[in-house]
Amino acid sequence: MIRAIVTDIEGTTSDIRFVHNVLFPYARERLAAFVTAQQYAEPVKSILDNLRDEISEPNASVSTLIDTLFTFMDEDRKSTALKALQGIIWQDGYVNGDFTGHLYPDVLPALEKWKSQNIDLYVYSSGSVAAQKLLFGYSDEGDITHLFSGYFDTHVGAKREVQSYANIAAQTGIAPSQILFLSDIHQELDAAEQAGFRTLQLIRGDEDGASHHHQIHRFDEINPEQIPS
Ligand SMILES: CSCCC(=O)C(=O)COP(=O)(O)O
Ligand SMILES: [Mg+2]
Repeated sequence: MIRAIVTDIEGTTSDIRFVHNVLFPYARERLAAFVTAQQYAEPVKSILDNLRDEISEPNASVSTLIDTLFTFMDEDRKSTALKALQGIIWQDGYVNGDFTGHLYPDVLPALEKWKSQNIDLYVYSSGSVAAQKLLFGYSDEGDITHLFSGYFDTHVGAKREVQSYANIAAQTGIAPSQILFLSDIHQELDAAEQAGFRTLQLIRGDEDGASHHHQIHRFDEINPEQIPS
């Protein structure tokens, strides 16, 4: 029996093009000025210290850190510090109505149906928890954050590491075998599966021939009572 569903965002609930063509450029254009202006104020001051820890350069200047952040953006590095800064910068874009969080049309009806079936819903993304709440709080379909029981980001670990899913299961108090993880990336699903989760792969774009996970194209193909093994 599935008691909880944990969903990825990019490529799963939301179009990868929204993240890469709207969110990432918005943050990139503002990041240097934002970090320079906010470097002595919290939370940016602590985030920059966390970035110094990430790169093992305790004395790195702000200029070096900004260069590092641009390299990380070029590499799409899932750095916890970069993700925290992006999430703060995106807030203005959502609040000012520059964009809304993309949701595939099949997502909201399915989430509402599963919630009505007493299945707890969680999010796990490399984007910060604050960024996740913004995307679902200012989504194409309005504020849908009431549907989620919790949010997880890289503070529980990276998405391709088995321990991250063990941490999520421990924090929800639900056995891994009763949690279904939805993602478009088979390496993330591999890690979840090794932690004992059930898995389904969303194929929103290109096929993935290297995956052994059951593949679907839309959330309305998912019946939590009949998850293929
Ligand atoms: C919270 S929306 C932005 C997502 C993001 O920053 C990202 O890097 C995508 O990560 P995901 O784990 O959702 O593939
Ligand atoms: Mg994804």
